[in-house]
Amino acid sequence: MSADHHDLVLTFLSPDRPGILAAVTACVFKAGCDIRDAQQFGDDASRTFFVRMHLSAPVSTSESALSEAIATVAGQLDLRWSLRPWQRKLRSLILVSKYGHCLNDLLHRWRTGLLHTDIVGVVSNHEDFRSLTQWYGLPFHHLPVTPDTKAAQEAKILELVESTQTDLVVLARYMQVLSENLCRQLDGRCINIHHSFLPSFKGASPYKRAYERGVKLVGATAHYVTSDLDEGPIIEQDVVRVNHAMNADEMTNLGREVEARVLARAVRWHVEHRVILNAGKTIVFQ
Ligand SMILES: Nc1nc2c(c(=O)[nH]1)N[C@@H](CN(C=O)c1ccc(C(=O)N[C@@H](CCC(=O)O)C(=O)O)cc1)CN2
Repeated sequence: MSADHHDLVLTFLSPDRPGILAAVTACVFKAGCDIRDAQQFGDDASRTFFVRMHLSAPVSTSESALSEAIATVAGQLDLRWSLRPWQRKLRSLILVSKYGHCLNDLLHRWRTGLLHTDIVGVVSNHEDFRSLTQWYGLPFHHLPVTPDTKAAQEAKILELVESTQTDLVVLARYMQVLSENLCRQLDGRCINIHHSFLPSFKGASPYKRAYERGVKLVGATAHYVTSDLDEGPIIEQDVVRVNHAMNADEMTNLGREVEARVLARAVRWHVEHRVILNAGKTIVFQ
């Protein structure tokens, strides 16, 4: 971004037919914009066309003026679109329980400028990561929970999401199943890291069960959270080789490295507006 230009990300989807990209590029060109990066995908199954464009606009072309121009074309082409100024970072709230490897990784990437987001705080049902969070100069919210206090605790989480204007909730090994109501409130803006290569080993203790099964690969899956446990749209996955000589703890230690990098990639892609939901799955313009 230069002093006389500002960057924006345009994403849109539409019924798939020829001429959409030509019309939109002509529109942004007429508005004085330069296309820094563009990616597109036509989904035959849903006959839908998906696009992400990184635009550089002169300061003389305001966000609202560009929005107006795109809205005209969008009306003609039946586009569902969104235009986001790059420097308006999404605000992220991280939830964690007892395992801190994903939280630690996210905080380090954020502090070193590798994550294009503003972290507004950390929430936990345990006290373990108060000092780490405060070391990074971030608010720590201890919200303990039991089956009897779940609704009240979730109400406090929602209050925090609203009061901090959180755009994205990250479950960085937060080991509580979110209620249907909370999932609905956070639909499409809550990412979880599951410590297995889904759909294998859903639910609890995936590494112990992987060890007992004698697998040769273990992995992790980052997905959007839905009320169906471990069933949300997958954003990113990765694996690591294991072998007969490893016990469940060794597999767990290897798996945690995979969890941290998979969650960090998924969060980065989400906050850079690279992920579009499509029929229970995702399109990721990496
Ligand atoms: N609605 C959803 N909530 C959560 C999901 C999800 O996919 N949908 N993912 C989990 C994370 N997770 C697996 O990735 C997971 C976490 C916890 C449990 C579980 O059974 N928890 C017990 C309590 C355990 C405890 O207190 O230590 C429970 O909630 O009763 C299963 C899977 C995050 N939430």
